[in-house]
Amino acid sequence: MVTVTNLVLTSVLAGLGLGSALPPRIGTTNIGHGNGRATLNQVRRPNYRFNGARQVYKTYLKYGVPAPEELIQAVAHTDALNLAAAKRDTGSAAATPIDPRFDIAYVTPVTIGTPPQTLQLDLDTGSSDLWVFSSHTPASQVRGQRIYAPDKSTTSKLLNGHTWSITYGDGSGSRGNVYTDKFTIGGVTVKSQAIETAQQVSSSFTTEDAIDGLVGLGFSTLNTVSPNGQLTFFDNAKPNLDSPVFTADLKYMKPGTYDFGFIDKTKYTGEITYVPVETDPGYWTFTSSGYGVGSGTFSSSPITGIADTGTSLVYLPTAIVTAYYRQVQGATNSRSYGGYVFPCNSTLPAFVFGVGEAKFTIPPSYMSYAAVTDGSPTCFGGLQSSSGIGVNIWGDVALKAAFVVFNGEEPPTIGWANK
Ligand SMILES: CSc1ccc(CNCCO)cc1
Repeated sequence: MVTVTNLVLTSVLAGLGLGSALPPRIGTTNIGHGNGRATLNQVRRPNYRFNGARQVYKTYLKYGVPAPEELIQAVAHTDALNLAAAKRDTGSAAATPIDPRFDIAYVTPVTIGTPPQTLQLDLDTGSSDLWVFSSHTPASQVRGQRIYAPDKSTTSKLLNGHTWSITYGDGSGSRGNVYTDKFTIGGVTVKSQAIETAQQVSSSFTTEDAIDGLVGLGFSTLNTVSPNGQLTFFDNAKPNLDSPVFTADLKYMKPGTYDFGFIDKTKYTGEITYVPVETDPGYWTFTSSGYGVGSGTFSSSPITGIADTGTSLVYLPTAIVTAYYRQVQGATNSRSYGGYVFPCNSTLPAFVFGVGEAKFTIPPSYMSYAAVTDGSPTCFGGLQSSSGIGVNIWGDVALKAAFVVFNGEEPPTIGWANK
């Protein structure tokens, strides 16, 4: 057995970045008893990542056996993987329906600033502005919402001369000025996120007291901040995420989750079907492979639309919508109620849509969205026509029937799985 002096060994190991062979440093955890005796307590190294190849390498060195080249390569390869993996974030946050009777929207707790201010925001893949009710919002327009007060945060910075203004598909809107501050969702933090503070909100936001603002998760090209557009939370967080993804697991009349940086295999069954995303102009636009009404034949016709967590219903071409409501006793397209309605006690078929070879079924319970007014015997459909909108929208009624992966790799894709 060949012995190698400590000095040579140390220099060889150090040269290979394999750490020192010297005993642990005398630190606060070790005790000198003053009588020539000392106690060395072992300490756990934070973020230590095991490197099996290195253990083998050390054994070769210990017995003075030259290590083969491929072993040295394996040590370096594993170190590189460990280094790359060391800096990754993941997070998970609840998505809770704002109304227990029907899923008009889902809110997620976020914290902003120092000390942290908690708001409940609507994560919206159909837009790309992160805006909040704030100390700048006129009191007459605030009705129970929680607000972000930048002046109460030691880490807020005004983004001088920048403003924003947004109008949504449903006619609601808001506008204001911009700060940057620390922003966290589900344990994933962006140190300097553009926070758009509302100086004006439309009446529908004022009356929606459970929503304190939105987190746009569309592509940053849609951001309305001027003169310089700002990045979304996802674009800012992405470089530090374990994987450049976020997932939506929305549920029917109960809380679901948004996950960032990882794909939770316990949240879906079977395989995830990924399809391409068209990022122009900035929505998660994908093409569905077709649809079916109830147990009827599946029509393999491409349907291009956007995956929009911030829209409650599904909006598809009129031909598909009429094919569906033809199967519903007493259904009409009501001008007064602004869409397809039917007697709440009607028997509804399921609605099936395809993504690639996969099929997703929206159950009848999701397709009866809500009574047109409290206690009315007339119900509003979860499927409506997109003819007046100009884009097909796969909103929450469809999203909550699946586990959806918003994959921010280049090029982006979207994945759908049953659950
Ligand atoms: C008034 S509650 C409300 C919630 C979300 C939004 C944004 N999404 C709509 C279409 O993307 C608008 C209004």
